[in-house]
Amino acid sequence: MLGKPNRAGIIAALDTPEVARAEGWARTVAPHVGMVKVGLELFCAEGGNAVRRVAAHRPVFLDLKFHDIPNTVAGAVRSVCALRPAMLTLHGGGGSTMIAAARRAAEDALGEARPAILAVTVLTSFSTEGLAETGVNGGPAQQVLRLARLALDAGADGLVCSPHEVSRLRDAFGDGPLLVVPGVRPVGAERGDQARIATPEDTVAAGADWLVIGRPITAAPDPGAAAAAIAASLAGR
Ligand SMILES: O=C(O)c1cc(=O)[nH]c(=O)n1[C@@H]1O[C@H](COP(=O)(O)O)[C@@H](O)[C@H]1O
Repeated sequence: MLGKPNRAGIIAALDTPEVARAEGWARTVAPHVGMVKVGLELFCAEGGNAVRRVAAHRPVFLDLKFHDIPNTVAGAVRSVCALRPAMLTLHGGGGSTMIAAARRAAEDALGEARPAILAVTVLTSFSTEGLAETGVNGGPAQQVLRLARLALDAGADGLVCSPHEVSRLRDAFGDGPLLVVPGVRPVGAERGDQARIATPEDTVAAGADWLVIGRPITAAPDPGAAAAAIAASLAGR
């Protein structure tokens, strides 16, 4: 399994249905990022082919956010292990039995070469009000901590959370868990549909291992230059 990075790194989210475009982005940003992310948009359009193509440039974070009964998620994990992703996601809300089944499936498939299993806590697009609409009261921070404990106890290697919860998770769980953090916006970048955001510098200062950054890179006129500028802003941190 991929270890923790020595310094916080960038993961470029390749959100497009076109594999040629995704591969072009991967090639351009590769000198400035540690990983590339294949998510639902690209995987639903291109499947494993997309993973194989972009993996030629950087290790792949396969973000399909599994959330189903334990047997089905275990089967999905076995299937995607054939693609050798460095990390994969499932929803913490799927519960401890599901998470433990995913971890076992990854170990059975690849042993020590297995992907890191990351539990998504509360999506970064949720505000307190949006979360309450789903029946979860008390705000994102409380729910993130609850799901984090459940997921780590069940065998997850790390968590996906917003920049707002990073320092609280470090206080609660120490340096061990991988913290992978989307909702990152350089000063002046469009927020888009993200609710809980912070700058790359503040997110790293809070204790993130990986920053997941999509549109601030891929919607820029020059994605390579945008990735380079973010990487430069983090140099020495
Ligand atoms: O699991 C994720 O990566 C994820 C979790 C989450 O809570 N919020 C979130 O934005 N993401 C992903 O992170 C990326 C963020 O993209 P941008 O908002 O364009 O920077 C997208 O690919 C999302 O699917």
